Amino acid sequence: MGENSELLVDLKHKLCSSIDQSAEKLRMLSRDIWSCPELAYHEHKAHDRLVEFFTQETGWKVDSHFKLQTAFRATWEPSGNPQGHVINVGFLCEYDALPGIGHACGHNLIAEVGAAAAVGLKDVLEKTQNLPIHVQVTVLGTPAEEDGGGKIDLINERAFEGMDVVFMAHPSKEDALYLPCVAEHDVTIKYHGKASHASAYPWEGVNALDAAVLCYNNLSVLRQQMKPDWRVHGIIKHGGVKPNIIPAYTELEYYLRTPTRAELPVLKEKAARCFRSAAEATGCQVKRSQHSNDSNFTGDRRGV
Ligand SMILES: NCCCC[C@H](NC(=O)CCN)C(=O)O
Repeated sequence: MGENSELLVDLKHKLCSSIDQSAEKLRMLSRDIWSCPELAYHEHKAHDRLVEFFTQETGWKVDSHFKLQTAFRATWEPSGNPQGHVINVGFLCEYDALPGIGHACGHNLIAEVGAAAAVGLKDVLEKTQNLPIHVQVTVLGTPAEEDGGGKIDLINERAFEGMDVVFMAHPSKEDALYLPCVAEHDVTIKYHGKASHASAYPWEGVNALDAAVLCYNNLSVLRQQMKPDWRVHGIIKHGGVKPNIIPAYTELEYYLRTPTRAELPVLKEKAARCFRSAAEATGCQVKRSQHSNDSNFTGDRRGV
């Protein structure tokens, strides 16, 4: 083993034992976030709790509400006046939850792991003399993973600028180097028809629920012609008001997914035909809107 490899192994051991010493306060951090689930872009309590956590740790400069209302940044810089390039190592904390089922995806744990890695690394860097490199540690609290796209917003706001490498970890039921996630296009499809009494004057109505059902079925049929690693999954968000009123309005929300963003336009076009033909068949008007930027979830397959 080379000199640097031995040093790395030694630093890793020290880092792990430093994290172990903080285990209880990290557990409390995670538990507090878990017990108060908040939706994307509304993670105010989680934001405040994480800001409090880093403020109570020594040596961190904390920027609350960093670029986004529920984002934050905590930075630690090596003391002295290091010469040459200082490597800026980033860790991400996520902390939004899912509607209805809370922290089912475990983002409280992502926050805990990001905080743990950051305080552990800072601790060993601080205690180790004569390291061959200089390292700065940055923690970014990145809201809105479950909906919208907080990291995309932060990239657009240049929040990642200056960071050389960024790590995050996601809990899973299996040990894996990356999540089986794929790129994504969010789309809302709205059908506008015409209400009418469903038994007295059904012929006067234009049935937006029929359009939604046809849309759903068109997409289901499309699946047979999709590549095996493409995904189309959705829900009917509004299906009408009452059985005796021909639904004048329905709304579906779909995620269209391919392994990377490069293939998304092909799938989007195929799906668009499904949306339009349902409108054509029923005489409804169709409108679609995207509610976040297309995102890539490619992960780093090397697990670096
Ligand atoms: N724009 C909606 C984002 C959905 C992101 C979601 N992410 C995960 O499930 C990973 C674990 N949190 C998804 O990929 O469906």
